[in-house]
Amino acid sequence: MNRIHRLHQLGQSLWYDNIQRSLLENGKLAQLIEQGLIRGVTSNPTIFHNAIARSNDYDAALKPMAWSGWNAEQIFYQLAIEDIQAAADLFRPLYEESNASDGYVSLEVNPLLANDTNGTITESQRLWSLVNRPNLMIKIPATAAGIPAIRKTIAAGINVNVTLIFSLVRYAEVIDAYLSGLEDRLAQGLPVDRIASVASFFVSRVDTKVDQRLNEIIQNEESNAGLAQSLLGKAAIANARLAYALYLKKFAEERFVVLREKGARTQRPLWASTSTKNPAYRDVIYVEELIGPDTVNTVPPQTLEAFLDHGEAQVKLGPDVEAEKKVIRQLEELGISMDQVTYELEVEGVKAFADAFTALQQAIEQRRQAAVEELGPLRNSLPESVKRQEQEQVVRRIFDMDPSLWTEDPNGQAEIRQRLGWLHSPQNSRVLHRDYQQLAESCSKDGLTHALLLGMGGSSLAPEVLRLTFGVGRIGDQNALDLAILDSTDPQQVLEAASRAPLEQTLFIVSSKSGTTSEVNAFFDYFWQQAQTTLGGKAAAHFVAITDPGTVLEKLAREKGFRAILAGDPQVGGRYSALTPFGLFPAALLGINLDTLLQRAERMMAQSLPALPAARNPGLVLGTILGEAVLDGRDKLTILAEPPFESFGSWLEQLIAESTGKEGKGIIPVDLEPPVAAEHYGEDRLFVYFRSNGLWDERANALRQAGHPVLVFDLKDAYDLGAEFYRWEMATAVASAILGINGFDQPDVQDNKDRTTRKIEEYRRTAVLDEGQPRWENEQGRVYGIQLEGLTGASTLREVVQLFLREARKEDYVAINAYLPRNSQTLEVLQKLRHVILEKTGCATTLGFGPRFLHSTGQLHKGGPDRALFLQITREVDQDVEIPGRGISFGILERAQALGDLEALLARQRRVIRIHLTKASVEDLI
Ligand SMILES: O=C(CO)[C@@H](O)[C@H](O)[C@H](O)[C@H](O)COP(=O)(O)O
Ligand SMILES: O=C[C@H](O)COP(=O)(O)O
Repeated sequence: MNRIHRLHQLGQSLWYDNIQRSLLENGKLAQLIEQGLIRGVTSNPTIFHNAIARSNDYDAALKPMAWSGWNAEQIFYQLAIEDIQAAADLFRPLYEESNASDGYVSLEVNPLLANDTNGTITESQRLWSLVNRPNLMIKIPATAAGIPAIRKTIAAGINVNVTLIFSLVRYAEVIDAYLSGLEDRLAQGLPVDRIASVASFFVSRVDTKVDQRLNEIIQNEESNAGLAQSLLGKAAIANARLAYALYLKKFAEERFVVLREKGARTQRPLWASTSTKNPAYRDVIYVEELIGPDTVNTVPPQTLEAFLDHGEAQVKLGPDVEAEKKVIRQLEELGISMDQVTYELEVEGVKAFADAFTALQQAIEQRRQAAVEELGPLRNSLPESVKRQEQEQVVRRIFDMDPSLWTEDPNGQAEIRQRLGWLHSPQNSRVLHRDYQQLAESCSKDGLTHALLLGMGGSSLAPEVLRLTFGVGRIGDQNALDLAILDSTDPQQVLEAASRAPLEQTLFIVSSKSGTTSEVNAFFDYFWQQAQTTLGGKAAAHFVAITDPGTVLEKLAREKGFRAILAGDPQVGGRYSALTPFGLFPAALLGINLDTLLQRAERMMAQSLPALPAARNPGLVLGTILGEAVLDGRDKLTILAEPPFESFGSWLEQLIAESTGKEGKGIIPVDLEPPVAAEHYGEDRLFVYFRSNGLWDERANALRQAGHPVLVFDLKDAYDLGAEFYRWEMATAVASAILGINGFDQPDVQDNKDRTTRKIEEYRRTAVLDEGQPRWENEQGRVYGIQLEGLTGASTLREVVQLFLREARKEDYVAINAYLPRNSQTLEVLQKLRHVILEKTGCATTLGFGPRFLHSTGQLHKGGPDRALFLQITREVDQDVEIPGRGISFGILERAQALGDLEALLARQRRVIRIHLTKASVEDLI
């Protein structure tokens, strides 16, 4: 039994005089409750000031509310109430178990109402119903105006913690107000048995003030110095013990006996202000000296720790208070009037809380204004739009799976009903994530050191982001598996992936939701053959499939005897599947703690539920901004992501482009664009900045000053990706609804695939790929696609590119679709090309590597707005690789995909050219 348990045995409950969001989120508060160290929580304006204004714990939650036009006070109450509710929920079991004697959390009324009886009554009722927890206590100050408010509030059936009590006279009034409130209830035939109240008697501040006077006497009045010296540090405890005696007396009187028979509880004294202020005194003095039955002591963290370490628990309170009366008498003899002291303390106490409240409002106001600045030109329209989402109950309808939010088409509606499972993925995945972790551990134990994921789009992008953000961690005492991703049919890239995957030590993850994706099938054929050749009968133990139940891939994996088959959630579409096995198993292989990742996602989910106001929902407000920005002409969502989050944009790109890019509408994600000076950007931009260390703060400021909206999302560590996945999925669903788009299908992707299939069939028949007639050619390369004015006069590929760029119109974007190996060399030169294009045309630029982008931005290219120039680049392959059993090579597959892509764009009258590099390199285009 520890010291605090002993204290409790003597009848005193220790409450925690502290609240802070991080304590709620990191499990510290839950732990303190579980260990039986604290039995309640008190908060006050100073505590909230410290919690909110002196930390960044609340900033992320504050932003959407600020963007939605809420003022500082609204924001404060939302944040405070959330904390109070969360704490109350943690204490709920204790509250029930202790038959409602402990487990309370206190929230104080606005201290600026301390002298306003009616204002306090109304505010108490407002807070009580907003928090809506039976184990809440509303704190009301024991001012003259507070006393009648306490009576009324008790009479209304609300638990009250009466705060700021210093004097015995006031304390008697407090007891009377409590008893009167209970009597009022009885008179109305209402029950009194579940009403709880405590009277917070402030302790240490009495010593601070009295000791100051005593010290003046010691200094200036020689004759009284001895007595004054003997009284130092005595007043506060004496005053509190006298209060306890009063409590014993009052609650033994007939008046209370009547109430007790009806089930009423006593109003326990609660010792507040009990941390030691004078370092010369024992640091647990205001706990040790005030122990007795039916009391509470609320202590700040340092006092809790001190008592746990060396506090002595003995009863020190009782009816015999002669010594205490003597202390007060002696103080009076020295001219120190306790009436005066306690009066001053009450006035100062009220002021200190009011000041803290005002300072807190100011701190929130500053952060609110800074957040609003981020919206730039969108700031005025946003509050109305968020209100509209609230009125139209968008979040409720999303959770109710109401497809009419997105489309009237019955087929579309039927599909949407099968595609909203991601809303619950953070919780649903909790059931299975230990299996993924165990499987990862078994792979590691069996000596597998590498993993190669074979997948496209929704099945590969989240794993890639996780790999690049987290790096390779640990599984137990081993290095986790070094995961690589193959999502390209470019033969060079296939070979590079193969060279980085030593077969004896590699786990292959065949990842396809549908189980029919042609690239993935080709990768499997290739690596299965390689594994068979080298590993023979042991090959299957090196393969895991992730696929939805019942797919051909599942069947194949079963037939071949794969090491494991992980089932996807058929209610979740590919691009929304990051928090299902498609993202989570690769994460486990990397040694990522799935519990923590899912916890962050769950926290975001909890903020996204319909019960919360729209303005508090991070995904809803973000989605509203994205949607409204498009309607305002800012459809180029430009992603700035600081290390280590640079790769996050590639996942976002797919989610946003494939969800919104259809029916001639869409948001155009612009990822990893080379930076240029702020004035080069058009008014079609909305920037989002994923901030980790503030490396690009200056850049963000310059953009903001140039009039662009720049939303900032602070990420504290890689695990925040869990939350971001969820936030952006919700935002995308909301933005799609605002744009009137079905965000869950990809109607234009199939066309590309069909055209590719036809090309391959023809190739199999004729051994030739039909590339059509070039519109221009020389020994450097050939040009296909739309007719360009003046093309015949061009003498170099560079000139062809220049001619093509002349087609650019204001607010177009230029998409470079490169069917090239994705490695640092090509990336560098293509980024250079982007830079030149951006400076020359002022248009946003995007870069996609084929065929990877076909599973990402490909839908937007075909289905989105006709505001793009597509520059497709293909090349002659140096070293091709056969796909076993398919009668084609990866090189042919890649080229067929490019041709299918080109045809699909041309069929939609898009402005596209294909530059096929024969002798030339990408450098020659710049
Ligand atoms: O809730 C209560 C009392 O119910 C407490 O939070 C109370 O306000 C605090 O103990 C005091 O404000 C702390 O005062 P001090 O230690 O700063 O003098
Ligand atoms: O985004 C999804 C990709 O198109 C791949 O689909 P899949 O998981 O069915 O292979």
